[in-house]
Amino acid sequence: MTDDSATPAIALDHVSCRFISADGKATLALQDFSRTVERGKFCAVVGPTGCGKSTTLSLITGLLKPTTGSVRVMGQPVDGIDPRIGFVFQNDAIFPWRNVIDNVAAGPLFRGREPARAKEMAEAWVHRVGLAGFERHYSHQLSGGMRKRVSLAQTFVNSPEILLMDEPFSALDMQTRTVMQDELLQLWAESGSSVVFVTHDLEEAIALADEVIVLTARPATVKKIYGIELPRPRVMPGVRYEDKFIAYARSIWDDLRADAGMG
Ligand SMILES: Nc1ncnc2c1ncn2[C@@H]1O[C@H](COP(=O)(O)OP(=O)(O)OP(=O)(O)O)[C@@H](O)[C@H]1O
Repeated sequence: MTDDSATPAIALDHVSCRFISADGKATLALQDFSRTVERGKFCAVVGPTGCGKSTTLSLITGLLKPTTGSVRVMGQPVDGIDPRIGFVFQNDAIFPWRNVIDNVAAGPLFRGREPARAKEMAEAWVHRVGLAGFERHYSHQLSGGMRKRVSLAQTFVNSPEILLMDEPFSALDMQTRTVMQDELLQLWAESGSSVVFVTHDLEEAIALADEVIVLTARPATVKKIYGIELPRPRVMPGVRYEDKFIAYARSIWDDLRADAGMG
């Protein structure tokens, strides 16, 4: 395995992905898709509904294999589930029969940590995400925002080098969502991980990312890439009122509108 820090965290090279349904119908989700994500970068992906955003994440995780082209993680071809990759999806992956600590400790245990050490790590992360006092609570006793905090602790406790997020905050109310975005930026800044963050919310994409990749309608190709030159640390929601932010939002919205046939 290469340790060359110049190697991109993720590299998709001329990737296409075709699905064949049970009735023999073919759907081309991605076509000639090429993009790299540099190490430590926060990359957001936006695009019309159904264009292939989640498919892109599945290719990086190894859940799907490209029909043509190659997908590499840290310079190596993707081959099955990679323990260096962490995920946060829209739906929480919290076991309802386990309390908060045991949910967070599950990852380190699975990775071979001693039970006492796994619990210690879980406790530290539960505190870190602001859930001190809720260690023995179960999923149904937590709010949506608290469950999302558990998801972040479950992910970051494993020190992922790559973090894939698929609309992680879309089910939250606006206020909780803003708080969670702030929280995520702080965790990411401390972790040094590379992030691919899929969202329908282009303002969320601009507020969080170093780079916003705008995809075309299906089959998805890269339509445009925006380097987001807003200083860090960024604080929500203030960053959204900056002139530069508004200019990015206007431009990306125009790109998306053209592809959604509204232009
Ligand atoms: N396993 C599958 N079998 C057949 N078709 C699939 C499969 N997975 C995805 N697709 C199709 O591929 C296309 C891209 O799906 P994908 O979920 O990647 O889009 P998306 O951009 O994430 O969508 P959304 O914005 O609605 O979340 C869609 O037309 C979808 O129906």
